[in-house]
Amino acid sequence: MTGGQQAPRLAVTGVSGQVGRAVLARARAAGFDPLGLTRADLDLGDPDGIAGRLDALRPDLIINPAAYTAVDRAESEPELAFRVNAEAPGRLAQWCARENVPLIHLSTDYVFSGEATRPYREDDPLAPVSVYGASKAGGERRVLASGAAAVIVRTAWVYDAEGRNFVTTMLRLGAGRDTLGVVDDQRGCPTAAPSLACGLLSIARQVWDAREDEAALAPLLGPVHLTDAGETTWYHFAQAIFEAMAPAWGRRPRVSPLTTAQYPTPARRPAWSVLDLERARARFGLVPPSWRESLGAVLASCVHPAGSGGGDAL
Ligand SMILES: NC(=O)C1=CN([C@@H]2O[C@H](COP(=O)(O)OP(=O)(O)OC[C@H]3O[C@@H](n4cnc5c(N)ncnc54)[C@H](OP(=O)(O)O)[C@@H]3O)[C@@H](O)[C@H]2O)C=CC1
Ligand SMILES: Cc1cn([C@H]2C[C@H](O)[C@@H](COP(=O)(O)OP(=O)(O)O[C@H]3O[C@@H](C)C(=O)[C@@H](O)[C@H]3O)O2)c(=O)[nH]c1=O
Ligand SMILES: [Mg+2]
Repeated sequence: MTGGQQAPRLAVTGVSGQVGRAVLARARAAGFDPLGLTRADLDLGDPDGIAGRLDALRPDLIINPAAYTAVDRAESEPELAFRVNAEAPGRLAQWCARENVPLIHLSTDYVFSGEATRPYREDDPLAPVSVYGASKAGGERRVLASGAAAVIVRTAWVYDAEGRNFVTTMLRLGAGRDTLGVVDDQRGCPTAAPSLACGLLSIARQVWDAREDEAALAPLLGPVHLTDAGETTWYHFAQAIFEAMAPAWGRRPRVSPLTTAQYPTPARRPAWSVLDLERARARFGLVPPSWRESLGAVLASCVHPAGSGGGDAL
């Protein structure tokens, strides 16, 4: 490092997941000394063990994307979902408060009911309609109550070229079928893990730089919404995925629009979960790319993976 400054030691949880992996991959370039944590390093299923693990790991700041994210399965495993998504972040945040370690915690559009008719703002009331959403709302409340210097970043509809997400699901289903039905009455904003990761690291840097100046730090803390820009439905998102893949595939699966009632799932999902991005711009100077631009970049990396020499990988 120049100027004798040590890079701050940034712990990133959930690095086998899409957001944790994307953050870890960019952390060094963002000026941090990254410490990627898996479940084996820090098990959120064991809240009592968290403080002891963190005492040993001694991070300077933490980004916490690790979570129980199986929305439908959570309906039948509420206890585990609440332990991982509510109780564990609470303990993590209490440790951060005690040690004066800044925390960037991830949350979701699913904390809202979906009954709004304009983009959700950070201070709108939480009214989750699923166990997953309720468990994440519980995590938010505990993080806020801990007194830690915490930013709660609510994002939505996250995907990447790998991992378990709507895009990889569509690529798998679309490769084997000529038609599929996708819901057209849930509106939100798809968010690529790489663009989200850049935003998270920028937030982490700004919080770190302000850490010793209460007047600069306080206005940065609390909830902030960060997705890619624009809005769509799952149906139109699926259409965009297949449109982008058509040249490589030489075919395009047909997508039919469904109502939520025609595609029953164990968990209810918000009908509207577009998030207002004004606070992210005003507080952190973040101006996310449009979801279509991000989707193009992610799908290009599927067709031409790094190191493939640009050949026809699919
Ligand atoms: N995916 C999405 O669409 C959205 C996600 N979010 C939020 O963003 C964050 C990141 O999500 P994303 O990266 O997509 O999620 P993934 O499902 O891709 O990854 C979840 C990560 O959490 C880890 N994890 C799960 N249970 C535990 C546990 N008991 N102890 C330690 N680690 C655990 C997983 O590890 P392992 O591999 O061992 O299971 C994995 O690394 C989450 O907080 C999520 O709630 C918000 C909005 C949308
Ligand atoms: C696979 C499939 C899904 N669907 C519907 C079901 C659902 O309403 C919608 C999206 O399905 P998924 O299961 O991929 O998405 P889901 O798991 O609900 O995604 C959510 O994950 C959590 C972690 C979040 O925090 C949210 O922001 C959101 O991204 O698409 C179809 O209509 N047809 C299909 O063939
Ligand atoms: Mg899912």
